[in-house]
Amino acid sequence: MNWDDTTDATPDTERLVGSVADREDQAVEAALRPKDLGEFIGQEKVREQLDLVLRAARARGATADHVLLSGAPGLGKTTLSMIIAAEMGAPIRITSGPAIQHAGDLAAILSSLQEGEVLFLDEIHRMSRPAEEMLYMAMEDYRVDVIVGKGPGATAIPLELPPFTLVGATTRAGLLPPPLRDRFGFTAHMEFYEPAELERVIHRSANLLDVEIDAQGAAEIAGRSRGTPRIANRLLRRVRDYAQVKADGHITRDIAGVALGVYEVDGRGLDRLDRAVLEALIKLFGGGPVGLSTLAVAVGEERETVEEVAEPFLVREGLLARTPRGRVATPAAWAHLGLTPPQQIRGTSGQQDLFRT
Ligand SMILES: Nc1ncnc2c1ncn2[C@@H]1O[C@H](COP(=O)(O)OP(=O)(O)OP(=O)(O)O)[C@@H](O)[C@H]1O
Repeated sequence: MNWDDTTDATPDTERLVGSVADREDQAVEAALRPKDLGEFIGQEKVREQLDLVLRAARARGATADHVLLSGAPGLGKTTLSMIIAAEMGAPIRITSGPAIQHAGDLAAILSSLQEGEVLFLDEIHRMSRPAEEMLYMAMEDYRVDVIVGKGPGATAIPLELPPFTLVGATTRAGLLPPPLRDRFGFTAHMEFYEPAELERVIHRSANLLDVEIDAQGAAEIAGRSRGTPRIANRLLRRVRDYAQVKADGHITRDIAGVALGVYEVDGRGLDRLDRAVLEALIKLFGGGPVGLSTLAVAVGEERETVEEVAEPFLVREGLLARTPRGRVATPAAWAHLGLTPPQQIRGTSGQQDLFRT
């Protein structure tokens, strides 16, 4: 397997509850990845459909159709691509959109693939335009035109490729141009995981890491993992450290709760930044509406950090609403901070007025 490492350090990678892989995640994740579809937890529909696609291809002795996986970071797209290769008995090559800036970069990868190989292209929406156009032909006809020379003297040399399976992954399927989207035979959207599924992920990982954990301990970590297996595994490792240093190594509900309190991850998975945003919104601006820039200044962060790092989870959790007049804390946000919202936010008519979009 080849791995082009293109992971950028973003504000998200510095957070314990960030969903993008940090260096430590990259080092340990290989050991924790499920190896086949049977081991892969949750995503029932995706698993069932993919199982059919792969079985049918195997029965025909053919290369599997191209697969597009969409969903937030850390939900298992890389893991599934490796499972696809394993189920097809094929090798896998891993790269990403930002690593392919020139069509020539892509031609070099495609021309070195073996027959039936799986090419995993992470962040496929971030590929350059010329590379994307080369990919259309490669996906459809297993052929690329390599341009030799420059200007009027340039010539296109056709190059046959062996049949391969492209597995594209994206956090934003809507950003893919339709001609690219249409060339995938199977598209799957990965959802956030239910707490019960994350508990299974945690028990499985604890087993592999040789960590003792009881059912309540796993439930406590699952409830703070923001629907994301990567975060569940990371929180498990931090709780394990605490249990080893401060107790007998066994993880219970109390140990998990206290350990994650030390790391400022609260019962619902919010961290210091998330709570700072809600607190500023409520305590300084009476719950809003307030403009994003003002809110960012109030918490001492960049506008982009508040918008891209903190807000998506707060919106998903129903704690913050984006309205045309600005950001608004919902009644659930007041309750989460142990505060009582004023009457006009609690009352249905006032609430409807605030949240009208
Ligand atoms: N369904 C699952 N069952 C068990 N573990 C899982 C599952 N999905 C993901 N994981 C675990 O979560 C970690 C992150 O998964 P993975 O790297 O596949 O996510 P990803 O969606 O590819 O993220 P990114 O978009 O950042 O590349 C892996 O170590 C894997 O062990």
